[in-house]
Amino acid sequence: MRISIASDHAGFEQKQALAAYLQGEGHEVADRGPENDDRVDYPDFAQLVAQDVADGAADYGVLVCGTGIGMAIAANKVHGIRAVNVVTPQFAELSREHNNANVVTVSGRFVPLEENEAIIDTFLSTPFGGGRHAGRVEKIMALEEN
Ligand SMILES: O=C(CO)[C@H](O)[C@H](O)[C@H](O)COP(=O)(O)O
Repeated sequence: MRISIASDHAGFEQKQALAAYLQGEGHEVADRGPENDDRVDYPDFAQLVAQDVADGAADYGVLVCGTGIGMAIAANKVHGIRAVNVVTPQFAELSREHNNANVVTVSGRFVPLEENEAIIDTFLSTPFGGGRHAGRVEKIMALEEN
């Protein structure tokens, strides 16, 4: 899969590790920065990854900040994005199966790397369930048109 990944300073260390991990799993990874752990503003990097997904340049986005919360809020401002802040593999699975999420945001400060690897693996390997969920996701996306 084509994965666009970024972080802020708080997520930098895990972003580096997660990008290498995903590459090792055979994914095509676009690292959208930052290049070091100097203090930056997470909306700038959320926008880069969300735009990659919205444009179709990436299949999915991965964003890492201190909590993952700010990244999700920012990414969801981009048209076509359904970003979820996830702290367990089960929620990663449900965010794909029920919500057809296309960006996952994780915490670099409060969730260990191994858990975030499991979260992202689950996110990337779970298909959208469709069925009764399809109309609900369509209604979410219709909110963007209002
Ligand atoms: O989600 C976040 C903000 O809502 C992130 O945790 C940021 O990484 C965090 O705000 C950065 O905080 P800092 O005090 O500037 O390191």
